[in-house]
Amino acid sequence: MTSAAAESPDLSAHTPMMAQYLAIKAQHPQTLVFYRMGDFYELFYQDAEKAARLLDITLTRRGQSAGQPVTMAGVPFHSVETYLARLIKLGESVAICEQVGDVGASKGPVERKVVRVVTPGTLTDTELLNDKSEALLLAVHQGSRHRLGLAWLSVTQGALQLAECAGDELEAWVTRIAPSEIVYSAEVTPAFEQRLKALRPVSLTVRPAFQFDAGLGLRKLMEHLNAATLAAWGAEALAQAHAAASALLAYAEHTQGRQLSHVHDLQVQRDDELIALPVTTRRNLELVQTLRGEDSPTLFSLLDTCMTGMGSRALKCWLLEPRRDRGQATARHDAIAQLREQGLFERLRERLKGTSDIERITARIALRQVRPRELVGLRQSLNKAEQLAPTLDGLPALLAQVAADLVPPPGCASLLQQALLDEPAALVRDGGVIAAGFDAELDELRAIQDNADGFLLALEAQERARTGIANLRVQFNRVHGFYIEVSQGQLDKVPADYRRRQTLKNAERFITPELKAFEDKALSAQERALAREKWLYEQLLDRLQAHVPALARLARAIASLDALCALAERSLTLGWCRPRFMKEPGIEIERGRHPVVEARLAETSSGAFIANDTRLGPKQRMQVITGPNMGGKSTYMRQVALICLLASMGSYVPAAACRLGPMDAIHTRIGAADDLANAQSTFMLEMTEAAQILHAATPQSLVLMDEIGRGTSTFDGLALASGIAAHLHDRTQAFTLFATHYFELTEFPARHHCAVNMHVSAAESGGDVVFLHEIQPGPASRSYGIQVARLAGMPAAVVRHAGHALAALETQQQLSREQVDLFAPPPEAAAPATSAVEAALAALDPDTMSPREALDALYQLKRTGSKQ
Ligand SMILES: Nc1ncnc2c1ncn2[C@@H]1O[C@H](COP(=O)(O)OP(=O)(O)OP(=O)(O)O)[C@@H](O)[C@H]1O
Repeated sequence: MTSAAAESPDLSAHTPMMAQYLAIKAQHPQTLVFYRMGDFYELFYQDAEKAARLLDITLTRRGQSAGQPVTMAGVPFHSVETYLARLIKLGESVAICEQVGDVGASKGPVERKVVRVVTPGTLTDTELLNDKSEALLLAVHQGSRHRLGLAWLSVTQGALQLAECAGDELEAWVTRIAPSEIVYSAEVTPAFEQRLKALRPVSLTVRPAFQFDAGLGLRKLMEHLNAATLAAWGAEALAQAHAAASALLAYAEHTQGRQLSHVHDLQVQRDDELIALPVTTRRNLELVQTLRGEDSPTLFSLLDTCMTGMGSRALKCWLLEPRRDRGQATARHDAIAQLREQGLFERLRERLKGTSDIERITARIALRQVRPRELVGLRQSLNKAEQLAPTLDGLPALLAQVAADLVPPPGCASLLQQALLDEPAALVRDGGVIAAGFDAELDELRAIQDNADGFLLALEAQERARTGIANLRVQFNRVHGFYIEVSQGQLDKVPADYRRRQTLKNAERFITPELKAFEDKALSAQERALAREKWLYEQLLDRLQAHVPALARLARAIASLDALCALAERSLTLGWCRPRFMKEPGIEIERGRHPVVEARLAETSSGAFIANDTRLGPKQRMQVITGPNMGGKSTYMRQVALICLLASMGSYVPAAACRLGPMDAIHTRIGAADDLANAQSTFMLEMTEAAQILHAATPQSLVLMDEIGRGTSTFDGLALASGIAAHLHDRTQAFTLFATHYFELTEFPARHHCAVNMHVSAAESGGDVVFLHEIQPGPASRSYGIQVARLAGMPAAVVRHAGHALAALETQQQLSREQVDLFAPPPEAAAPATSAVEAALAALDPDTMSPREALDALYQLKRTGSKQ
């Protein structure tokens, strides 16, 4: 609070309006309060200063309250969405405070109330949301015995997720969930809070500790699921997660200003159910973002040809959360196979075109925030959905399930059809939303307005006939309302029931009881019609609530169908094949390609992508890959990982054939830029990531190691690389692709029977290197570094110099070559010698000693110790 407010906590010193504002602000201390005044939302004091800075809007000082000028800044209400979007992007939250009372209904300022709080994790406004990604809210509870409870949801989806994990897994879970906002208790330990703060750029919100209540959480969950136990969801014994859920729901309800009646779905996530894709893997494989932080070109941008936002969001979720159990992926492969038959997916996609975001509209119905035009979109989409289902008739498994859920809730479309105009106004407030024929009273009120002209003409004719005044006129103006005008010369004919309203120079204006009655009706008709429309709209929302669960189910079915159709389309357009899963461990790929590099080559007409085979199994778990820079090592390794991931999410894959065994994680260590923000050097980061992989990988993991050790001196790097390779081969036994520039490592397979040498081929032509991009057995013969440098435009003098230096180095190395056994196991660490005191101590048996003997022994020990 500013000095003005802080110095005068007594609100009575303030103007009534500022007192009202300060009382509201006190309830939202951490949130910017947008206080509605006419056509503006105003911010005051510190909020105004902050908003002026963040939004670059003008800060002014107006009037005085409690003896101090009031600092304020405002944004016009009609463009509030733009400002909200900017603030939310900056991680701010905004409490929207509207006028809820009638102007002039009471003395003092109009009654105002915070109707909702817009926060990064609880967005529901279509304008503020990216239609291809969810805004997720996560609550974290620091429980006992180093356990954490997690609960998260997307308010626009209404599906709650719970998990519990060990304290040190926080970062991994947060990365996977990728929330926009995290809620945590005011009573977490300072160290824990520091860890949360390090999870930038997620927005953090502190909530009172009492809201993290396991008992309350359990009750709330059971209420939402309408169940007496959570056993069916496998969620009954997750007390820490229940505590997180309690705070999550309380906060989400607080922001929406109402209960989340649409949250009916619960899922418990266990990290041993998913194939782990650590943050480094997501980044290195450019799954949803390029290394530069852009949305395209990525694997997701290549895959996502969905027709709806719902489909895109589902597809992204499939991509980032592949399951270890192959059942779901196999069902998707079956569905894609069926959709590819006779172009079924094309017909379906044609029908999906233009479908509204039923998922988000449904959430907005439940939260009573839905706008008339969204409901019209919903009605049209329900009609479309009805046409989708018959196309899927008779198909087994996953598609049959989708078809069963594609049924729109009975009566919903017709209710919307009857209730709403085809092209309603944007806001109910403006009227022009409810269709004719839906409500007799509204029709009558509208008829009064529409028929006013006819009525006036009829009245005019009637009065002319009655009075015999031929030029009598019935008219209306804003100031005087309705009147009958008679010119001066005709005044003697005016009947007795005419009452004078106004005298003009040449005429008199009158009103009659009949006209007065009409005037009252007509003037209030418009106001009453508006009020009636608002009321009818609320009634409509009430009636729609019953359809929310069925609509949510329908939305999920459309999302799945859309995502499956996109995968079918991609598989045909890009020439992908159906992968097969096998029980035995292994990765077998025939003519595999990197989908994104291949697409880029096609786009830029830079030649064809060279397909390569991969064969890893229990007897051949590691490939040591050498070859020139630019040869295609990184591309090859990434393509293997991408193919495994695509298969596991349920997609076809860019290969001629593919067979995959069980898989629990994809780990990658690929050169990245310095993480300056976290003050980690390139080498430190490299070693940290490598260490994490060595700890986490198992025989069912795929590990990509690209040029490990290059961040330090040659000897250090080589020594570390050989140690890491040996660990992965002997202990971890993960499927490993190990690309390196250290030629010494090509000797590794000779001593490690599950490793093989592979190299990317290149040929020399007239002193230049030509990359063939083919992966072939055996080690590379040379590295062509200097030729690559020449291709890169290095000055000729430098290239000459380097060539000369290289020749000298090679000669020297041959002369002094002394065989170093890089892979010999290190000698056992020498056992520390026992000291004389320790030896004497070991000889004592306290149980058999008298107190006197014990004291003597103690003195003896002291003497021995002091001699050492
Ligand atoms: N199989 C392929 N077919 C066609 N072009 C390829 C293939 N593999 C790689 N390329 C092309 O070669 C370029 C370099 O590939 P990549 O980055 O994988 O090389 P690298 O061996 O890892 O190089 P460095 O060791 O310098 O990191 C790619 O950007 C791509 O354009």
